[in-house]
Amino acid sequence: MLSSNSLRNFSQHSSRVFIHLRPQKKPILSLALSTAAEEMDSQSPCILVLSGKSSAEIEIAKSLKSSNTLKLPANGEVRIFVHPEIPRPPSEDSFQIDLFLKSLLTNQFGRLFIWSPRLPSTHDVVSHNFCELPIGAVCAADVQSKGRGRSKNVWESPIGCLLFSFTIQMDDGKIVPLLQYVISLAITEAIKEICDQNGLPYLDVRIKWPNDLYLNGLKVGGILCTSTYKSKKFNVSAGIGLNVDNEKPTVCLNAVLRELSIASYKFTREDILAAFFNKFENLYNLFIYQGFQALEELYYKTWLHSGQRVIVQEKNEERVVENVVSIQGLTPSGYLLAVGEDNQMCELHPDGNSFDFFKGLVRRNL
Ligand SMILES: O=C(O)CCCC[C@@H]1SC[C@@H]2NC(=O)N[C@@H]21
Repeated sequence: MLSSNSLRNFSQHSSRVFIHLRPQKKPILSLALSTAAEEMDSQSPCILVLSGKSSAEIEIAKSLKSSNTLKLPANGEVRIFVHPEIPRPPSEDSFQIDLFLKSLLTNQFGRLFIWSPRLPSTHDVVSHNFCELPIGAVCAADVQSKGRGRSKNVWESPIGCLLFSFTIQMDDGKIVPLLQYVISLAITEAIKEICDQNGLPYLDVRIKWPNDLYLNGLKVGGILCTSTYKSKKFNVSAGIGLNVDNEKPTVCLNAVLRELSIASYKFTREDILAAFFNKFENLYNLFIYQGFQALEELYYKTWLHSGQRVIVQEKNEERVVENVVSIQGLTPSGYLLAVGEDNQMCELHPDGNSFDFFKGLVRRNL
């Protein structure tokens, strides 16, 4: 599924048959960015502040600074600092690196940390510098001016959103497409854990297959995974956008929490990012050593689709035939497993034409 040396979005597939679901509300974050912002970015250098959990990662940060190897696409100008050096006083909205590093308890993921007050895309930093960075390195930004969504959509990335990308390396290409499900689950589990630890009511953040996060029927986040194949390894850049604290235009975690609880607690990006990596490292190890089956039960509890009935329209020359199928789970390759009214099992693939994956699915009988 992944071609050699080409950067591919996990979720692009070809088209034939259509499925209609009830209409989905519009995703909140994928809106056009202003060209003024892009122009501003092309003139000012991009600031990257490097830091590390332990002295080993701090040494890597220093050597990345002295070798000046980190690059942006189109040779955008970069200025590198090593934390706690700072280019200018941080604003009160700035990501607090020390809070994040203090709560991070991992052995590998998140330990080399790159923060920027504003950059085009964290995904670009990670994917363009993949081979220079240790596995598990993360880049987070307060604001992105050219955030990337899946299928070449732009991803609006204002202040208040958690915006980050990190590196993963995998040997087995067959399971690479399942990685985005492990990441989705690590986000929802991290939010649950923070609720638990702070005596808060649960926020019902759910996974909309394949890689959206929904809260109260609205998109609150999304996951983008791209990969290249090099020296027999799959180099995966995983990017996550999650609306933590920006009420515009629709939904964010803190607004929903305020409706549910009188407590003054607010989710912070630093806590969520650390909790994410703490969860992800455990789930990822289970996934690698025991397979996705070890996570399936939890995944099906968290996604929106068990038993969901969808209408498949198959175009047979002149006629359009409609069939209802009911979603049962995932197939081993990560597509939707469904059963028809005739008890025929089938696999549903997105057709790659529609922003809403459920609006175009190809059916393949099993
Ligand atoms: O289209 C989607 O639903 C996935 C969007 C992923 C957006 C995140 S924000 C952080 C990272 N950097 C990017 O440019 N994109 C991802």
